Amino acid sequence: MSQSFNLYISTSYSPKHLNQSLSKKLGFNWNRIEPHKTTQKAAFTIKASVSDSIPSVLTSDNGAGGVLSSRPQNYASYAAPAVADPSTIEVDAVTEAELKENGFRSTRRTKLICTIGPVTCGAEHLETLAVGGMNVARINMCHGTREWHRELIQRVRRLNEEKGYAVAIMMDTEGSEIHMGDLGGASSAKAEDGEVWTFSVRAFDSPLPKHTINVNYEGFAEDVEVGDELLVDGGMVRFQVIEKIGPDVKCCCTDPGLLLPRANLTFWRDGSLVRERNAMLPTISSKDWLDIDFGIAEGVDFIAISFVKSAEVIKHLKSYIKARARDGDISVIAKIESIDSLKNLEEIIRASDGAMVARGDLGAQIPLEQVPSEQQRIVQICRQLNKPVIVASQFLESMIEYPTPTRAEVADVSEAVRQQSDALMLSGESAMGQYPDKALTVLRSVSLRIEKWWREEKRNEATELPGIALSFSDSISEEICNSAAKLANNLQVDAIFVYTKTGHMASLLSRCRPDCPIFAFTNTTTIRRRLNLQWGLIPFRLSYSDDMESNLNKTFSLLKARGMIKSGDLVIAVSDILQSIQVMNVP
Ligand SMILES: Nc1ncnc2c1ncn2[C@@H]1O[C@H](COP(=O)(O)OP(=O)(O)O)[C@@H](O)[C@H]1O
Ligand SMILES: C=C(OP(=O)(O)O)C(=O)O
Ligand SMILES: [K+]
Ligand SMILES: [Mg+2]
Repeated sequence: MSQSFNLYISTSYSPKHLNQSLSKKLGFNWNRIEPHKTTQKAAFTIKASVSDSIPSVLTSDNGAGGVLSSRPQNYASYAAPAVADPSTIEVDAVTEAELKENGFRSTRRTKLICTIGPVTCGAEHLETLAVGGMNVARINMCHGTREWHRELIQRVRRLNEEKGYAVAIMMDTEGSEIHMGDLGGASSAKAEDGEVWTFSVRAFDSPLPKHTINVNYEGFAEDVEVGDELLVDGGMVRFQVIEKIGPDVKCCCTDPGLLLPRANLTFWRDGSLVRERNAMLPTISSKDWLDIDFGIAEGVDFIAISFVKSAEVIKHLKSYIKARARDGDISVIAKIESIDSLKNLEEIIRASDGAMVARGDLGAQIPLEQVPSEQQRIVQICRQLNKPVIVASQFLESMIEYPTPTRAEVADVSEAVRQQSDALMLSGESAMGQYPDKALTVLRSVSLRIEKWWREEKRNEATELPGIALSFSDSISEEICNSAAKLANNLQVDAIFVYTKTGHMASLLSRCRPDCPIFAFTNTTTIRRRLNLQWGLIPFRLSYSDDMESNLNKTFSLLKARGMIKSGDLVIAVSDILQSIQVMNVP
């Protein structure tokens, strides 16, 4: 076994300063600590650098001004290096400004994903979202053309290259869901109570005949029966099937509402979801495979798979990607949004690189009141298995139309933050809503506030994390990260630094959800972007060597030169080079 566990600590520090109970809490024997020749004098003074400058969610002008941000306006002045210069460190302007202004402890830990659509696809708007805290841009392959998607990916890439951001791109497949057609170009249609509408698999010329909806699934008319309930978008609008005429199904509207293009359709019989031949549709359709090829060619960072039923499809896709993706692989995110995915939850999550609680469709397949407990269960399993988890859909639905969220929406966001999910996602709010930037600011403000509150209340401690390592070497990494996180909390250090080539050590630290932020230094821009989905990680790109001492010195001087750390800050450094933990003050 060539790996060694080096726990470095300063010579000038005397373990006697720590009392027995603390040693016990830290979980290791201080007598075994080897003095390390170069680390600086460790000062175990307890520092409080928590900033108070959390922006508030609501303005005092009765919401007219919408959302307030305490963000400085001149981010553009913080230029970030564009190319991979070995003598520099890459970090985006927003993180840099945030660290300078508010200190380490107040950085946001919860990551934010914005679905990009017609209102946010312009280059300037993408930058506004990046400044507002977008960590990942999502494109939903249900909507838009190939050209639109390609252009969008290029814009995000340009933004990253020119401004130093690490905005990752997530491609979300359409899947074999049953959905309506395009409404003949109309942006929406109103269905009123008692109206009779025709749902048909026939192809129509635009504009569509009055009260007619196209359905994308050929077996539709055969699968439904008279008396079935038809739910649009999980129940936003409801119809009852009254007659079948060949390919046409006549339905009477029982719950009026707005029909949106390509809205999802489910049908129910005697209170249960009808699963006829549609249950046999493949998870990844032939169109999805073409989209996946496109995503691989364009080098997206994440592919989210809709309506996953089993672990097999994820394994199959991962091997497909491995054989084709150029540099490194693409992370596969399993969307949990069907009854089958709940049945096979643990093995699906094990096979995936992350999961999404896709509450939109999930709420159409299980009773709505069951969604919160399933959300909690999925978040918990992901944390235990060390897979990033995204909570998605309808967080700020009312902000599609209004500039302020409802109190209930703020409470929902708070709950997902409190559960310490890795990321929160906006859908319609940022794709086609009237207040995309304000919606993002609400997510940001609520995340900061709830994270700070929860830290101050010391509520984060309880979670037991089972061992997940599959090899002895993995066990070493895992134990090092668990210990480093515990040390960081007990000593109230300012930050954990992790030097990680693959990102694995960074994710293990993130899994511990420590009280301080984790600065993750990695050599490649692709890993840096991928880490941007995970809770508490601030990813930097840095060329580093196998010599930890010189890595640390280089990092300190680069970060100090940019005013991002200062002498005396207490940090814990962890690396997958030496399998080591070092506790030290910034010189
Ligand atoms: N690329 C796009 N082009 C046009 N409209 C889009 C695009 N992406 C999203 N939208 C709009 O934003 C809405 C919300 O996005 P999302 O939740 O991802 O889709 P869906 O409602 O199909 O699940 C969509 O219903 C659609 O109206
Ligand atoms: C995120 C979801 O998937 P989509 O928006 O693709 O329907 C969902 O159903 O909640
Ligand atoms: K989708
Ligand atoms: Mg869905």
